[in-house]
Amino acid sequence: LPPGPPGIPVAGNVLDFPQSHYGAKFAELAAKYGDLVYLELFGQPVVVVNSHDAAIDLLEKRSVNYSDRPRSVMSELTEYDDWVFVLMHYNQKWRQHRRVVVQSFQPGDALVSAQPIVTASVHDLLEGLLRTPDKFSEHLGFTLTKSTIRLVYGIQLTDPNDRFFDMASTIVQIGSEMAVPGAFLVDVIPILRFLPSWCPGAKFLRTAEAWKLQARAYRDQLFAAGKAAFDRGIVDSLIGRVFEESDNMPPSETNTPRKVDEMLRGAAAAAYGGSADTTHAAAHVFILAMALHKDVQEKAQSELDSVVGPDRLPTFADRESLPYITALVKEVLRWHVIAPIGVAHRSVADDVYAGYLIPAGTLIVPNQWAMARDETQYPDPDNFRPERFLRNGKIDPNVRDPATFAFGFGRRICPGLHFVDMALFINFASILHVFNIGPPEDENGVVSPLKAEFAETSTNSRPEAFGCTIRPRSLHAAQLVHSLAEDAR
Ligand code: HEM
Repeated sequence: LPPGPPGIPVAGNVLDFPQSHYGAKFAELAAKYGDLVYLELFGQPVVVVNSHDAAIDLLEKRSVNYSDRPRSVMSELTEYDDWVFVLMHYNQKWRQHRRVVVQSFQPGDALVSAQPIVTASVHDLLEGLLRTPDKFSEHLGFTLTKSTIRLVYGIQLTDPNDRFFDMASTIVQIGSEMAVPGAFLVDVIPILRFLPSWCPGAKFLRTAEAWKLQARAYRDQLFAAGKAAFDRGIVDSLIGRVFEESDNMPPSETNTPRKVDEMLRGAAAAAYGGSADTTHAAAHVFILAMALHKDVQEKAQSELDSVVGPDRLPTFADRESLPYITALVKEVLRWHVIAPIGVAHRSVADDVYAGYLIPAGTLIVPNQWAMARDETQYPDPDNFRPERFLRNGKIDPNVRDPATFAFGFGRRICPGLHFVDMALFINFASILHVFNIGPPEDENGVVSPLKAEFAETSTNSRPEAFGCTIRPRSLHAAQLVHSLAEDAR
């Protein structure tokens, strides 16, 4: 077995398993034991993979063996394992769900047709930031959700109080609470699931039932609204594409309207849920980094000024000419990885790697936090420096792209990664073209110090709530946003 701390009888390495800041704490174990660290939790083998090379070797090159997900009794009780394909086992059902999401989020026609939708919501964001800059977090959340719900369901969100707005976050929140290691004893001692629900100690059964009903209701309401949008003629959505495709296919056992509905209900909710908190967190990382690094902001703005000029906003057509903004997107994803320990994979058969046995059924935890801090790739890794990705004014292909680890690995890699790249690009470019972002100020204009602090769970990490100033760069820039908003009305 790979080396690791010795552990205690029965419970194994429960005391070595971090309760927070998983990436950093696993990196400390890696400094002592090496790239692969072996832990056991009540007999469950876990291998933490701390280097990019080992993650690629196992999760990509040997993906046939490493693409399953761990079993979780809580996700069975809430039925998440049945419709949230992030948690599904590696099987035919997972393949079907994943295929429809990939189809709508891969580079090509689907994402090209998404460009005007994403651009329009960014213009609304700019107007929101002009009106109430202190509500930047709400504006960012609304803008990103508005794009995804339109792309997935064809639903047009107009109001942050819309009941659909928070549904994705709630579905994700339930998933994250279930995923906290050790939060539910039933995941360690599965037989507890057979306790009667009134029994003391069986609160988890009542919690699971409530979560199941709530998540299922949201999933179904979103799907019904998406179907209604399709019936009104919105076909360029994820569900619209699948309905059209299945209408054009000969009837078969897997293509009955009931089966298509059943699959789409889950796949669409998984895509909407997968994008909600992650993209919002990445946008916060960007605002925080800009408030802390005026020099980076000025370099980005000088690129925007020379390529885009003062009389229009950036578009996707500018992308090739904006390498610094592209580097900025990469640095945001690297400087603070949103999923520090990714999502665990599970091996299906015994394997030998680098001379070590990795037993069948091992949980493989990729330490993406450590990969982002690999000093051979990213010298001075705590520093926010987009220049690290540039050489002679172009993106340097020799520097590892953070997209090769920040979105996971192999057959399970995040299907939203290309969408994230395009959405972050246009958001960052547009915000910096119009606004200056700075540290917070009190009512007398005195600058308060701003620190980069992050809240981390086992599934994601984001900046702690922070304040900042967001002001238009010029009257002309503000007028540009107002006139676009007028045109849109
Ligand atoms: C900054 C934004 C995002 C980050 C950092 C992120 C990160 C991740 C990671 C680390 C995984 C696990 C991959 C693995 O198991 O190795 C994942 C899976 C997934 N992501 Fe994302 N994601 C983001 C945005 C999105 C978006 C926009 C979508 C919408 C399509 C999405 C949908 C999913 C789904 C459905 C899965 C499950 C894939 C599977 O199990 O086959 N994510 N994501």
